[in-house]
Amino acid sequence: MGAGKTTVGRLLAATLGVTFLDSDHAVEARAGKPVQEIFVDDGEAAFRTLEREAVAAALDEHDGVLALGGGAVLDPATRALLEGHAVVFLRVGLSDAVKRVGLGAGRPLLLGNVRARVKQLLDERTPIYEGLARISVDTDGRSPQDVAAEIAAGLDRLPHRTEER
Ligand SMILES: Nc1ncnc2c1ncn2[C@@H]1O[C@H](COP(=O)(O)OP(=O)(O)O)[C@@H](O)[C@H]1O
Ligand SMILES: O=C(O)C1=C[C@@H](OP(=O)(O)O)[C@@H](O)[C@H](O)C1
Ligand SMILES: [Mg+2]
Repeated sequence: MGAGKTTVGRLLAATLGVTFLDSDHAVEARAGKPVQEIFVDDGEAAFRTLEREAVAAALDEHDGVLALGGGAVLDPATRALLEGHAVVFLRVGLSDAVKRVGLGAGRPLLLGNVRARVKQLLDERTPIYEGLARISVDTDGRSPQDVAAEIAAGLDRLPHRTEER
């Protein structure tokens, strides 16, 4: 959360001339309500089920850039589906992440003490993100445009890019 996946993903898709999809938006379309309302009305487990289905469908049907919600890769089935894809990890430090998410509006997992929650999530998840990524980009103090440009250059250097997409 606050790494810039949604923002940078959209810019990257425009740079590459491909379509953009965000898993949170796909979940919202399925549920007919915002992520925050799904958490409140139905609970996190219901959100994760919708997320797993939305990511699986997107990986099957969508051919452009897919931005994931930060918790999507906690699901082992989702991690397995991502194998062979050009997964990009946007690295963000605690300080920049907290600045970017502000009070955490629209991000239910940050309710309460935003800084403590962001720290906990970064600590728990960073090893998973590092394990999945084919490309890692530091985002602290950098503009989304700069980050998107570095990813585009990194994709160009990946071997067998078209076959493995
Ligand atoms: N590199 C960046 N530098 C500064 N602000 C950023 C950067 N990337 C994203 N942001 C801002 O941070 C907030 C969260 O970005 P978002 O793309 O929603 O992140 P994520 O999808 O990873 O949670 C947005 O307000 C966005 O404009
Ligand atoms: O980290 C998480 O578990 C979540 C991240 C959010 O997406 P972003 O990472 O795009 O903010 C969204 O999927 C939901 O609030 C849960
Ligand atoms: Mg996002």
